[in-house]
Amino acid sequence: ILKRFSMWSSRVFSVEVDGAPRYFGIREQLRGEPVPPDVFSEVQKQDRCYSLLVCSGDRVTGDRFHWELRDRLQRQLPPGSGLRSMSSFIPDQKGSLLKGYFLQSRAGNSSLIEDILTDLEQRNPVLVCSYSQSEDGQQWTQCLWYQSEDNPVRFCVVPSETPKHHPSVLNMINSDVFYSLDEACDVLKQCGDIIPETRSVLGMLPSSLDARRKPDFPVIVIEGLDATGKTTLTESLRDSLGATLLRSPPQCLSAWRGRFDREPPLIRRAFYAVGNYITAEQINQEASKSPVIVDRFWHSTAAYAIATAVTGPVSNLPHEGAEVYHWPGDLLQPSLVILLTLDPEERKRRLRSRGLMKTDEEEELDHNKLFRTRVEEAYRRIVGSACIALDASPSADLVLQQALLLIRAKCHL
Ligand SMILES: Nc1nc2c(ncn2[C@@H]2O[C@H](COP(=O)(O)OP(=O)(O)OP(=O)(O)O)[C@@H](O)[C@H]2O)c(=O)[nH]1
Ligand SMILES: Nc1ncnc2c1ncn2[C@@H]1O[C@H](COP(=O)(O)OP(=O)(O)O)[C@@H](O)[C@H]1O
Repeated sequence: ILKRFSMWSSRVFSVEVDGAPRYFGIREQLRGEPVPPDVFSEVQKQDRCYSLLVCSGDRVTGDRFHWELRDRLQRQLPPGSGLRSMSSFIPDQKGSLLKGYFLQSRAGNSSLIEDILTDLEQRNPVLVCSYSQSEDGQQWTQCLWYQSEDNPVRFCVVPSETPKHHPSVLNMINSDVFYSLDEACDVLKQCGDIIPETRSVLGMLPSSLDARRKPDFPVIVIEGLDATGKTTLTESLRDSLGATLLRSPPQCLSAWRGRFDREPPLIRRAFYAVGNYITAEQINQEASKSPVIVDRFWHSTAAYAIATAVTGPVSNLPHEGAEVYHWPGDLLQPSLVILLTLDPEERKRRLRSRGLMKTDEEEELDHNKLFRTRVEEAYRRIVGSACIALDASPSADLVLQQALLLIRAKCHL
């Protein structure tokens, strides 16, 4: 294990507390006064802490195992145990990200937890560590477990300064956000045995895709959070402009969408990415005959993926201009993207007036302000097609008039 992680002591560890990452590091020897990192500050005297990191060589099986492991631990851990998302990484080293969980035993449950972890470690590609504190509670040590050794390796736990980038940024390109059809298809092809539906999804792809073909008629994408009024506006624009109305994911994938919404981000985002490419081909065909209006496209895919992968405040997002915000080179670029913006309270009112929330992400948007502001800011940072924000709070008819003015000005319709 340690050979595979030769730079183990240069790793930073991140534990999610109240929706934001808290960091700590490890050292082979303690230099200076012991200062317990704040992630351990609430740990009681008799509690023990553990970390479980997935280190599978294959990212599809690793991501699915990590995804299923949360429910499994929630079922198996004794009541009252603490379970938090965790990651470990070497700052600024792409591909160094390991995802896992941070566990906290309560009231002497540690032997039960240690049995669960030992069993997990013997059957799965996981790295288990236990954390114990000194008598005075001032110093924590990390002890690396692995079943073959009975003298585990120990490290001193030390505070870590906040890294320049959120750990998820190291792993985002072609894992949370896909920048080519081939990359997205590769992920879905690897799932063929475990998710048979991927073959049907891939079967929907056209034989040839030409991202560089310039559509004859304007292509206008309407973006925005749920209940900002996209459906209402896109249908009115279709009628006012005699346009064709398309959406992403396309209708032909509707039967499988729920199935992929239950998968880990790697597979789910590959599904939505393939959906964008199928929609792009439909746009190409329709835009030779009339203007095309699209309900959600690349902005939704990238914004939700980036805002989900990164936790905590907006400042944790990749900086403006970062590679993650760039439009894929092989994906059709619309003539204009209109981003509907709306006051959160009005959006909630409209959501209630329309009925059920759509996806778990929408639930998350509703009660997690941090997530909502990350989605909104990620939308704004995406470069490629001109994206113009439009206030969606006036009446549906006024919003329609405003949108028509924008389209006429930008697309000469
Ligand atoms: N369309 C789309 N939705 C995504 C994507 N990634 C995640 N989602 C989730 O799916 C939801 C969108 O589902 P839709 O059926 O388009 O919901 P909606 O916001 O009502 O969209 P409209 O009905 O077109 O107004 C988003 O709010 C996200 O929670 C993506 O790449 N494309
Ligand atoms: N400009 C508007 N003013 C007031 N209510 C609106 C407006 N646009 C849409 N609505 C209502 O808000 C709800 C959500 O609109 P919808 O078009 O479904 O949003 P989205 O497609 O973005 O989820 C619907 O009940 C719709 O009738």
